[in-house]
Amino acid sequence: MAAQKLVFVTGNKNKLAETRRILGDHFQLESVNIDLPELQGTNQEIALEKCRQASKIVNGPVFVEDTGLGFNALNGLPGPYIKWFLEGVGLEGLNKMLVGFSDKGAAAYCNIVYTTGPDVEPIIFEGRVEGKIVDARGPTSFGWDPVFQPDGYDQTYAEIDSSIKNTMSHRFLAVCKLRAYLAKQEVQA
Ligand SMILES: O=c1nc[nH]c2c1ncn2[C@H]1C[C@H](O)[C@@H](COP(=O)(O)OP(=O)(O)OP(=O)(O)O)O1
Ligand SMILES: [Mg+2]
Repeated sequence: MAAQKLVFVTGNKNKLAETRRILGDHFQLESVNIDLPELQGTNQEIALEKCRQASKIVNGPVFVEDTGLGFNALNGLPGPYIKWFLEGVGLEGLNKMLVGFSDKGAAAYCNIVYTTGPDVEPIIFEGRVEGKIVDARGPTSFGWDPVFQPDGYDQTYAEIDSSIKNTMSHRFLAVCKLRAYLAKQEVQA
């Protein structure tokens, strides 16, 4: 079967690399490098709006994703705003935000939103991994990976080999749902 073409709008090269690896050979992933403006709102609203904007630009089938990291002690914040917190206070600052809380629990999530066109209601696929916030360990090549230790592992995302991260991460879980959905659509087409 020929590779199915898919367009992913993202300004983040690490996301693109992971998503390519998780999706595998059956998909030919094209990327459009735009850092879409992001509204404030719930995790889902932000991701859905990103997709609506992307589909207007691409004018065809497209997906986007919005990734967040929420602290249990802060009722899920920073969540979708983690990018700005990370840029503002750094990895150490993220840890300091939890000083005074015994609960260091956190959840990493990825909301992938797919649509076939600008006038079609987008569909959302969520992947979520529970874990905790720890002092930074491992390479600092991708976002908050060094401070997130998923439950069931004694390594941070940054320390875990990428071949393992890509088979258990929040992104992996979301991409699997997208892939299953697209496979079903292909059979029906
Ligand atoms: O697996 C991950 N492990 C560690 N850090 C991660 C991961 N995935 C995203 N990140 C970072 C990037 C950004 O600081 C924030 C998400 O913000 P988010 O808006 O979704 O990403 P982005 O603006 O970099 O790219 P995009 O153009 O797709 O919106 O968390
Ligand atoms: Mg973004």
